[in-house]
Amino acid sequence: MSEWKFNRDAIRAFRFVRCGFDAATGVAQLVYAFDDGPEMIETVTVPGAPFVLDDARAQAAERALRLLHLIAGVSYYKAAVPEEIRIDSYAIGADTAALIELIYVNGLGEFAYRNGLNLHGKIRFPVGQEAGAKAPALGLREHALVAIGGGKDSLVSIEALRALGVEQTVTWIGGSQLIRACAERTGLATLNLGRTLAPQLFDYNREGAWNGHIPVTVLNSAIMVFAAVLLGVDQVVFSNERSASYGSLIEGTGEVNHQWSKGWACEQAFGEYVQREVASDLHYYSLLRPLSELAVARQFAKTDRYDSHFSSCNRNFHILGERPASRWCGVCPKCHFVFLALAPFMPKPRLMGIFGRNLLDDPAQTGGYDALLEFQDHKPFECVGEGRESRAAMAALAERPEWREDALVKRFAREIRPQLDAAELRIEPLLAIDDEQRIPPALWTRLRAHLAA
Ligand SMILES: CC(=O)N[C@H]1[C@@H](OP(=O)(O)OP(=O)(O)OC[C@H]2O[C@@H](n3ccc(=O)[nH]c3=O)[C@H](O)[C@@H]2O)O[C@H](CO)[C@@H](O)[C@@H]1O[C@H](C)C(=O)N[C@@H](C)C(=O)N[C@@H](CCC(=O)O)C(=O)O
Ligand SMILES: Nc1ncnc2c1ncn2[C@@H]1O[C@H](COP(=O)(O)OP(=O)(O)OP(=O)(O)O)[C@@H](O)[C@H]1O
Repeated sequence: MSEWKFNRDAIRAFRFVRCGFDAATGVAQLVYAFDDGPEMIETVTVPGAPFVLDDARAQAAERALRLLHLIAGVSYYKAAVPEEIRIDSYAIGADTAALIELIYVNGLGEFAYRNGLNLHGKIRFPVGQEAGAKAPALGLREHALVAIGGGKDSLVSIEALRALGVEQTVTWIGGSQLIRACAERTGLATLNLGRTLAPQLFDYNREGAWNGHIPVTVLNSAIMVFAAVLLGVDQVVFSNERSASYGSLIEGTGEVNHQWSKGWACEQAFGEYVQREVASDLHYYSLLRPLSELAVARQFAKTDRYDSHFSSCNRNFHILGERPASRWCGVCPKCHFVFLALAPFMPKPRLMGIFGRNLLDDPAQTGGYDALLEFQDHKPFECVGEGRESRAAMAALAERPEWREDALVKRFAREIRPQLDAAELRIEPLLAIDDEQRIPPALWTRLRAHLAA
């Protein structure tokens, strides 16, 4: 048989071939293929094997594994975005298909925009008779797997849960040494979940596959939900703030959200599905949903415990390629935004100590900050706060003697602020704690009081 060759535009179908879990080793296999091509196998490893599961937990683990199989397929589907989607080894109902199509169409929003593809109405999952009853309660023990990403957001959650006495395991996926260092710095229990992508994907990328951004947060969430079932714990906690629900407004296209799967719509759809279809007592939520990016930055500034460990710069988190020389590249939108968001809430020398330089006194960063401010440009496709948050933070610095002479702050005061409504530039309204969240009620009451302190 002639060897199958990846030819992006000739591929007709994307196949979910099968998924399986070996309880003796803790290794899950997620298997995909294009047409009759080679199997692409992604693995996820959960430490703590061998797992001995009663029937109810084993069935819930199977449901969580299938959910993961369906969501993680996005990495491979995107390489060719073929017309047909096939599920070879199990059937899904309309509820499951609707969730996965929501995640694919919205989570690939930036991918489609940048590649000039229209995925609306194109992504259709086959619906059949889904086996298994609705999710029972599993009697999961009260304990939170708290996702850590190495940046400020999850560290704010971890410290808030510590202050509230919530039992937690700091959890991350992949091999990032930066995340490991942050996790160990917490002094709490840690859990590192393994993940290896199918190697063919990197080859296909070199051979002309479509490529771009994927909804990695809901993918990480599905991995942690699977782990929570295996470990018998009742909470999976992420740290996605309110601002993540708002995308970039693109002329002639509308809103494109780089971080859709960090947004409220995804948290609700995924969290409700998990309780309906995986385990009714398994709670998935973002602890920071009620907060804006500026409110998160203000909370983060309250402790310097992680100043020498954390980074929000995504250049630290590539699977392939070199590790960056510094934790902060200083030229990407996340570096620009985190520097600006922290500046109003911590002494300037401390911030300069974290970044090693003053990004706001570097004229070369003008374009980057204009995009953050939505001045003559749209918000960058990155996990950054809303434009109004950046504008309010810059306006606050323009009133500070230690900041107002810096190049970009002075430019904002002279050229941009005069064109803005002063009422829109106040920080206080942006620090308000919202009520849109799905945090367990007893915890939410205590957290609200803690955040208001
Ligand atoms: C770290 C990063 O930004 N990676 C994006 C980058 O990938 P790159 O090619 O530079 O290198 P690698 O990260 O090593 O990935 C190699 C290829 O592997 C594919 N891939 C990787 C992980 C995965 O889960 N699925 C995959 O398909 C992909 O084809 C890579 O090229 O550029 C890629 C193409 O634009 C992005 O797909 C990579 O994005 C990662 C999946 C990633 O982890 N990105 C996060 C930093 C991220 O974007 N977080 C968002 C949350 C978005 C959300 O809605 O959840 C955020 O912080 O806002
Ligand atoms: N490798 C990972 N494993 C598990 N969870 C992760 C991983 N990377 C990010 N996350 C989680 O996904 C969510 C979004 O990631 P994000 O990078 O925005 O958060 P962060 O790193 O905590 O903060 P920052 O926005 O400052 O980078 C957070 O809850 C984060 O903990």
